[in-house]
Amino acid sequence: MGSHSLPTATTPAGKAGYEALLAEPERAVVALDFDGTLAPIVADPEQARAHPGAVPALARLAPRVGSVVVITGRPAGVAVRYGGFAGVKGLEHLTVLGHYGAERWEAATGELRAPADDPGVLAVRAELPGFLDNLGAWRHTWVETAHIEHKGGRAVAVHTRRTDDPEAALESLRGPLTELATRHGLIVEPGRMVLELRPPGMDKGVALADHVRAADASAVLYGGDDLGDLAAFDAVDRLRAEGVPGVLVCSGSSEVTALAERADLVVDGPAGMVRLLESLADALEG
Ligand SMILES: O=P(O)(O)OC[C@H]1O[C@H](O[C@H]2O[C@H](CO)[C@@H](O)[C@H](O)[C@H]2O)[C@H](O)[C@@H](O)[C@@H]1O
Repeated sequence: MGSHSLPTATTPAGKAGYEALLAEPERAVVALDFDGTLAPIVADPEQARAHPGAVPALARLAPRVGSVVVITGRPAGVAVRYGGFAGVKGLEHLTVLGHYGAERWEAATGELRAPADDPGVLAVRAELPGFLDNLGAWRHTWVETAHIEHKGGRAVAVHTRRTDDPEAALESLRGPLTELATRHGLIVEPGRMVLELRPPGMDKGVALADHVRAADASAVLYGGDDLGDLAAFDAVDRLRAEGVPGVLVCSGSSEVTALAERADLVVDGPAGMVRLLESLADALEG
């Protein structure tokens, strides 16, 4: 196979995390976000697919660590499909936690566990098209090209990437969508040119910490690119304080800088993340 050298962690905590992972890989958790981390960002959310090197790298790495888990804002089944994660040799024990941890898919059984539809989300789904239409002042400008992504009965997302001015569109929608979400008992989850309306009570930090504790892990590596990944970064900080070393990896982009500021290392988007996963596999095979 390849012989990539492991990208260096720039912080003492990150170096300690790497050391712990390499010392006892069979008790390490490798946790990764999907969009922007394993899958390059594309204009149409339905066209997102895992980087071509992602599944091969994960399939080499997974048998050598305690567990690999994908934690995503996508419905778990969508991430499995777009990722190409099902039925892959080496990924027999992959876990995909969807909807920020509310859903769980296990490769070992193919079983998907999902909570019931949320009544607030169903109400917002029905109201949203008219709600956007009624934002009168913006009509005929970008609202008409804002894209609604229906994410089952657990979330709905409004994307602005394909509007003329994605950032201005996002900012203008933030207030009205927050009001709509609050009225239906939901929260707004901001992301890269997207505002998602979803139920409160679960985030990637809770999902990651639960997974790490259930696995009785001795080290954790988390890779993410977006604001929704900050909760997982917080969880790694808390785990470190409890004595579980961790590595925080940012899949870098010009759209979100908050993760790079806190990461132990920054890689160059999904291609860089694939190189990191390959180099970890190399190190553990060697
Ligand atoms: O937690 P993640 O796996 O990172 O999912 C977060 C959101 O990702 C998707 O949107 C992002 O990727 C799209 C495809 O590349 C892109 O067009 C969009 O601008 C990004 O925000 C997804 O569509 C959302 O449902 C996820 O919540």
